Amino acid sequence: MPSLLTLATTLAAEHPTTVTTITLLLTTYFLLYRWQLVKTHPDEPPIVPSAIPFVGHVLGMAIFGGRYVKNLGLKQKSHPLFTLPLPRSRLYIVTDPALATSVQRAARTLSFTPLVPRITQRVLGLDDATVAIVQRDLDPGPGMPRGFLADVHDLVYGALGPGEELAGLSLGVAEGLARVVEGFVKETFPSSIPSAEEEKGDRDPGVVLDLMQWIRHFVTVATAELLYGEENPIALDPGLEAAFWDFDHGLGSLLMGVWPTVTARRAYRGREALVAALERYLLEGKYLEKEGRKGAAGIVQRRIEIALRHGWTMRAVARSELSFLFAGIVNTATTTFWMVLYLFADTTTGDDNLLSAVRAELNLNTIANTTSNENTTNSGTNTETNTPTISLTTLKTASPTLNALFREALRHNSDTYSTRLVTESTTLSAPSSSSSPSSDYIYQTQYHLTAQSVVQISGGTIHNDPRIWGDDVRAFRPGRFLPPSSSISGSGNGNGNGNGNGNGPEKQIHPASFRAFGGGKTLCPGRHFATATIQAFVAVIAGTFEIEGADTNKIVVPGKEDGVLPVHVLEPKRPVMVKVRVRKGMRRRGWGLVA
Ligand code: HEM
Repeated sequence: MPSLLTLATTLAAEHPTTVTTITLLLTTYFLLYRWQLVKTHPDEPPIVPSAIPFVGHVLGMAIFGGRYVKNLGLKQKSHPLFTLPLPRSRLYIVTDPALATSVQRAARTLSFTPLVPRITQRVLGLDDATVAIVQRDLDPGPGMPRGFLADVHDLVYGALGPGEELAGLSLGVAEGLARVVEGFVKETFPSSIPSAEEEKGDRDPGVVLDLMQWIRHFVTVATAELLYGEENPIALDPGLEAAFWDFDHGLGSLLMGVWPTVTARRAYRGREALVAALERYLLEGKYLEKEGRKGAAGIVQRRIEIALRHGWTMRAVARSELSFLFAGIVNTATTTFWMVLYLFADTTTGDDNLLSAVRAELNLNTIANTTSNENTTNSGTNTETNTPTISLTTLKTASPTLNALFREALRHNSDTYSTRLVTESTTLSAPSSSSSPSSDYIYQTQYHLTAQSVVQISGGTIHNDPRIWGDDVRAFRPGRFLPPSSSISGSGNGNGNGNGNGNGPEKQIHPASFRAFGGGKTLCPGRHFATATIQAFVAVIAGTFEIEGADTNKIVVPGKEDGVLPVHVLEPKRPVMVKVRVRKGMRRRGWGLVA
């Protein structure tokens, strides 16, 4: 058998060009591979190389979406912060909640705002003149001139923070949702009581529908009306609802910004249709209160005023308001979908059953068992009108199961990133070992983050790390957010923050481990509003309907689609078809909502 050397010599003699080319390619590859491992600073976080130097990680993200970095993070067990070398840049990935807090605290030099102008230009289609306005005075210090973003940030965080305005908005949207549900029942089941044929064996025949589409429709209509008034563009042209979801589904492609008219055609068209309608709405002054018309919510009116004061055109304001409508609807709809799905898919029996627990905690059983002609002193019923009522305060305080379901639905289905630009090179110190979730981590004394790189806190990795949540991290277990005394299986450690499986050692979860609302300066301002809205809506659905699988009675929960850019709560991999029936006694009883 010829030796390798003999083979190489023969090949070189017979095919000199081929051999020279292969040698050059291999040498270039080797040099590039080594080059990607060169740190920009001795304290830069450990580098995770790619088999295809510099572009491999970009390709991975483009092909596998959010799942790529999530899984990379889960594999780097000893590195709580690591570097991905990119063409002419670095991406730092944080997978440790303690270091995530350090990133959030370094807000002066690790900031999201410098990224906003370009992101919004791509996603919303802002023109250059408006982007120039957005770029002014982005991150002002005290006493410095404030730009558009700083003014809007103050407004939104103020209006949606705890207080009277938030209470009014939450009640308003909950009432709106209850109204659309009532409208659906009246329209779908015209008779006030099921006919004898319909009620074979005490069972309403029900209607088959796609659970996600159904819930989305309610949230879209009610939120658009609350925020933009009765004459909002979607109310005037219901066809725009489909355009809205087309825009949502192509957001990742719009963000990539590569020929959006071709690569994100439907999203682009949907966006432009909505922008045109919003522009008309603004130019016709439909957002203003006038002659019996309520107009848009105060927060929206003030957003518009700020944009106009900073010199925005109405066309550009329409684009900005599309982003607010999007923030108000998309995550709320998808989270409600998951909660309703898990509630009705739970097949456990007895006290362990999620639906039974929620109905018991909110008194929803008693309400459905009384007929509309009966008067009742049930605490959830207005005795004068005999309308069952749901109190937003009670939802917050008296239904631990609903709260746990909400948090677990978000932990399980949110792979969100918190992204920051390194505006000046920044050094982060290693956190104390007591605040670290795992002794596997090997911390550097300090981490140097190079200017003009990007840092991302990987929520998907943190939400799926068994060292934080326990070995059952992949399972859907609301019990991890309940005290151990609860009857729901898998109840946690008593601090209600969700560490685990009820049988492990008691351990506090780091507060930054729950990433669904982001954190630090960009922590979602809508979180209180969303919590109230979603919980009220789920209570209305649990009180009004029985839901089962369309084909078999059992609902099968599909996996989540994590191969996309996780710009919002993940959607299911396939549609869930269900059969919806109205609960006995609930055909003609709407819901009263109280604060
Ligand atoms: C379950 C529902 C919701 C979830 C999971 C959610 C999640 C998030 C996340 C992850 C961010 C980015 C945080 C970061 O980068 O660190 C965000 C930002 C934001 N959210 Fe929400 N959100 C929800 C509902 C809402 C609602 C109902 C509104 C408004 C009515 C809203 C308004 C906003 C706004 C305006 C921002 C941008 C904040 C800024 O950086 O200036 N969100 N949200």
